[in-house]
Amino acid sequence: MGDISPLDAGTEVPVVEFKDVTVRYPGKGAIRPAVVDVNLTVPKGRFVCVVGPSGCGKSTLLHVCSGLLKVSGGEFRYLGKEWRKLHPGIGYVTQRETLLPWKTVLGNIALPLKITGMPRTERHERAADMAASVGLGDWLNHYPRELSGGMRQRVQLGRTLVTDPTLLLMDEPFGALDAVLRVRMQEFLKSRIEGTDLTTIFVTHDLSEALTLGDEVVAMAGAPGSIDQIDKLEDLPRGVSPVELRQSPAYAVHEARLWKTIAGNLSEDGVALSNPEVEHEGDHAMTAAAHGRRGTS
Ligand SMILES: Nc1ncnc2c1ncn2[C@@H]1O[C@H](COP(=O)(O)OP(=O)(O)OP(=O)(O)O)[C@@H](O)[C@H]1O
Repeated sequence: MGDISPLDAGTEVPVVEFKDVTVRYPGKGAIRPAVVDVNLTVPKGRFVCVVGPSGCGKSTLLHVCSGLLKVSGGEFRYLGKEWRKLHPGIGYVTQRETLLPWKTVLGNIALPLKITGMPRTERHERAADMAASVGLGDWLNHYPRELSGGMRQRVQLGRTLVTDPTLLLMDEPFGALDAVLRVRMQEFLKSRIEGTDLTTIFVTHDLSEALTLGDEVVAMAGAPGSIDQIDKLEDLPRGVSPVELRQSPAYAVHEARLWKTIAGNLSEDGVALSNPEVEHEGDHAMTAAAHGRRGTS
């Protein structure tokens, strides 16, 4: 299983480590595990995109990273430790809009600082700086209803980044945006994160988004899900426009390989193919198929 570890993590403690992880949701309804046999190491500063069909467990991995959900088999470490509570230093952005409509841009971005008890003047200064850095410096006193979808998503991003997270978890954050806005937000996110040591795990259904943003793409498959393939993107040109990136030969190779993996693991309904080989009984459930088909690029 060591062969699927995507990275040379060096001597620094990885931010995230999954080792032979199985996750089973609590409750009687959850008959089979959501994910099995997950191995993944994410070092500091890495941008990892996770793709895969609906139901294969992408969001489940993010819940584990945040500490919301505990593993039922194997081992999960955040910053080198197993934690009993929610993990500190997590920023979580989802597709769902969670801005408070009665608060301004400034008030929304300052909210997490208010919760930590930061004095008003200091939190407003920090929130105003953050608003400027997400391109909303002239919109401090506006309310969410007065903003476009992309601007509202930037407020959400600002509200997350203002806490200076160690690990940024993003679950289809741009899924509700139109195609043009989506590309703009990808460029924006990249420019905001590049050069920092923020570690990011970004779930998306969109392969081009994954290839544009990620240092590597993790493809999940099956239900219960497991990691099917990890594509490192070191050979992609960086610092070029998305259009140039998509015209590069290396991009086409990665896209074709990932597409083949994902399409080969879809049911006719477009969801993850169920994996009959999983042993439902134990928490160390493994899939023979998963072992056979896994690999790194
Ligand atoms: N709260 C829950 N209780 C029980 N089972 C759950 C719960 N949340 C998710 N599951 C199950 O876990 C499996 C993985 O779900 P998850 O949401 O992680 O998949 P996903 O790949 O993120 O899907 P999508 O792309 O549709 O968001 C699915 O079979 C789902 O039904």
